[in-house]
Amino acid sequence: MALVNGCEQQTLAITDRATQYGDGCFTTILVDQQCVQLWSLHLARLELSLQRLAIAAPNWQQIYSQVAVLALKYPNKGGIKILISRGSGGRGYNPLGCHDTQVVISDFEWPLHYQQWQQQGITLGVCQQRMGNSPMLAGMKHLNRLEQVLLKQEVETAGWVDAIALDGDDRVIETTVANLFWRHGNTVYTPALQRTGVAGVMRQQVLNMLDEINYDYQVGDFGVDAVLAADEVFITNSLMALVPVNQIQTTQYCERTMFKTLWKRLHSC
Ligand SMILES: C=C(O[C@@H]1C=C(C(=O)O)C=C[C@H]1N)C(=O)O
Ligand SMILES: Cc1ncc(COP(=O)(O)O)c(C=O)c1O
Repeated sequence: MALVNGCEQQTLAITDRATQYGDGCFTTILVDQQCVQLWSLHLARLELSLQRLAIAAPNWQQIYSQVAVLALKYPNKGGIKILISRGSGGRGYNPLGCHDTQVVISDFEWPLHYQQWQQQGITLGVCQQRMGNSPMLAGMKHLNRLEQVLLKQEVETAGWVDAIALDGDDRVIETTVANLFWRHGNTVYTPALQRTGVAGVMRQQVLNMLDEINYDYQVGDFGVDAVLAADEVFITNSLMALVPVNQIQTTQYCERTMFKTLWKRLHSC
């Protein structure tokens, strides 16, 4: 089911700038037992993205009400996607004069394979393709997802379930659908995302939890060797929450102490 500006419909105008230019952003929300998870973090990223893109904000109270009603469909786990477009207007790339914000809210079944990933862990590949750096867009979950589409093709061709993506300077960034964390000794690491990548809601929740337990972490620039030298690795996104990584190339990871600590904390609050 999809709501466009609160009305049930399945179409957008062909002139919509989301279709024309990817002119907008989105977020993907986990629903658990009819409850919207991490709403404040999703809202904060949407607000920041619309501010950076200079897209007029919608009525957030109305948006949340629509999301909360859709969430009632899921007594167990489900997903809700909010896509916000600048709408139709402007002249070519120039958005000047376009004040037609469109909000598309849709729901979907939770990917059941994530439960197996959470319990058994996964193996990650390492993509050959390299992500471009775009500081103007870095961190946003904007609608320009062609890099992820091409990376996903590489993952499928290689027969991986997911893979690490690097930028043109061989900095580790994230996977095709998730952020990346690893622990080496008593420090947790995650890539800085000021050049490219999605600043995930679950990534922020993990950083918040590490602050709460006063655990040392570093957000910075790292090569794949740093990940291969880790004691444990896990990936995060709003739908899968946390998934442990068992192996990357020939390197195997047996420890899950930080994963277990964060998993317990995430599911206790
Ligand atoms: C691609 C979407 O969302 C991304 C994909 C996932 C997923 O496959 O688990 C979760 C959140 C986003 N990283 C989408 O169309 O919602
Ligand atoms: C490329 C990419 N990186 C990271 C994430 C994690 O973001 P979140 O934690 O908001 O789901 C996603 C999911 O939206 C993604 O598509």
